[in-house]
Amino acid sequence: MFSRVLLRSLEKIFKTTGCTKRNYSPKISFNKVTDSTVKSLRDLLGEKKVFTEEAVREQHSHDESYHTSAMPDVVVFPDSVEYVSKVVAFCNTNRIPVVPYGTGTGLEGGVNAVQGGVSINMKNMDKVVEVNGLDFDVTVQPGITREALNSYCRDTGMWFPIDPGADCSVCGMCATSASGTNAVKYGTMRENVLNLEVVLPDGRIIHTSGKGRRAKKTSAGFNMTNLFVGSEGTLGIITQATVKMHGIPEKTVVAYCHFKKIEDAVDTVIQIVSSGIPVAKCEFLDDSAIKAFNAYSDYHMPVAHSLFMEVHGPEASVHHLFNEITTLCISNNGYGFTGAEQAEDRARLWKARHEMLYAVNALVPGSKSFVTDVCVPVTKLTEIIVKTKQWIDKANIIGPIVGHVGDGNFHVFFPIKPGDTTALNTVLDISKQMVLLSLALNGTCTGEHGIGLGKRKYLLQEVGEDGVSAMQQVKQALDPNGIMNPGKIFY
Ligand SMILES: Cc1cc2c(cc1C)N(C[C@H](O)[C@H](O)[C@H](O)COP(=O)(O)OP(=O)(O)OC[C@H]1O[C@@H](n3cnc4c(N)ncnc43)[C@H](O)[C@@H]1O)c1[nH]c(=O)[nH]c(=O)c1N2
Ligand SMILES: CC(C)C(=O)C(=O)O
Ligand SMILES: [Mn+2]
Repeated sequence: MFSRVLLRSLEKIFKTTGCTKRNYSPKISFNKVTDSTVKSLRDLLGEKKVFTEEAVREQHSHDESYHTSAMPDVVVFPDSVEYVSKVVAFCNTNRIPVVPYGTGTGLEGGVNAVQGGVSINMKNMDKVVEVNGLDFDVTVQPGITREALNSYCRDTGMWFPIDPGADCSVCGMCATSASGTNAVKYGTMRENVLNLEVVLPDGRIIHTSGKGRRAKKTSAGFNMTNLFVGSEGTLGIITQATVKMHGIPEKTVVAYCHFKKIEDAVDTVIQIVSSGIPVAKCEFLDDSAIKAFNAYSDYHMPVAHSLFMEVHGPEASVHHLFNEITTLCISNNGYGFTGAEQAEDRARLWKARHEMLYAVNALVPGSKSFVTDVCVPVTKLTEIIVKTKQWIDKANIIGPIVGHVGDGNFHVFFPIKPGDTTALNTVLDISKQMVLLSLALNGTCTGEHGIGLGKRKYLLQEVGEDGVSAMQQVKQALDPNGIMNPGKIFY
């Protein structure tokens, strides 16, 4: 009831101020990419690193989201920071849009070239530059993927725990401030990046914490590193990242448990988190998600709301934590509590969890999922998840709920067939209700996927007019010609 009143008053304020429609970006006109532009890029980079073929441009026109594709005019594959700098400076002088491209696994249309221009694919810069085992940090080039980094470091006793389901590039993850299942214990990209090398829109190359610096803490001036984490390619191109690594835990145990009532499952999470039990993963899948999970990954779990959890640490403490979690689940009417210690069992479970997007798409052949991504203070989770489930049921639409609930973050996957505008409108409406309720509960419109194209309308509501205009002033100062990933974050 309380939230409904808040929702109404929020909507009224937005309506009367016209906030959602307000356009903060000055209209910028760009120059067209011509044959002579392509020739200049080839002169800068060499023949073999510049592509205008339709198949290559199409591949760079979209990510994994439902957003309409938009092709760049040309795609380049630089292999050094100097080349990135030359291309960006050239585009700046010639007023041509630049769209950074990692692996294209984003979920808010971040790589879609809505104004055309030059897509810069970072995959040829994929080396590990430096490993500091005793300090637990590594420095990498932008195109290396998180799985490649972990393979490289396997023998060092260290791992990089941030794990979006996709095997995306580490600097794409910096750009979207990604997280995943381990953030509840290890934090998101924001807490794990120590330094970034960035090519600014005018071609200057900076190191956000100073060249070569990798101190675990600093009070030296503005936090420029975190300005670029989550900047979605709108302020510059990240060409190198120094990130924190973590010790591979001595012992890891996974557990899952089922619940008849959604409230019981989510209340258990709130109790686990509020009582300070240091879970490493704490994931929720509702009954509908479990149905998709079973079918896609050949599991036979009861079709019920479920929690998947994992604890890390020394042997004795892991068993103690496991017992504490068991007790809380059972006291909230959980059943079928199962634990697994074997690496293969754990890997199989988390692989299946990471593939939920494809499991849900498989429920409706030919569909692509529209994915929501709100995050609230953990104590507000039951209220928003219960409400979301009611909205989905009322709309009589397929919408499995899955979440990194230990952080208060969850998604609904809505599989939609191309051209089904009725379904899309229903889903847009539910997504809007979820965002408004999340904001009313002091949460955010995106916990980990970013603003991109899909959440622009909510940014203003989240941070306010002065908040957005301060962000725009930063953008204007660093990118006065607006060449960097135009149309993203801001209208
Ligand atoms: C199956 C599955 C599962 C998940 C996810 C995706 C998929 C397909 N994701 C989302 C996704 O993996 C995440 O957004 C990645 O961080 C994007 O990395 P890419 O390298 O693919 O960037 P991609 O190429 O998609 O680009 C994303 C944005 O970053 C910019 N960018 C890329 N590289 C850049 C660079 N070097 N410098 C500056 N800007 C750059 C782009 O311009 C764009 O705006 C996710 N996410 C998450 O947080 N948690 C999760 O649980 C999941 N789960
Ligand atoms: C694929 C998406 C929605 C994701 O972030 C997840 O599975 O956690
Ligand atoms: Mn996620």
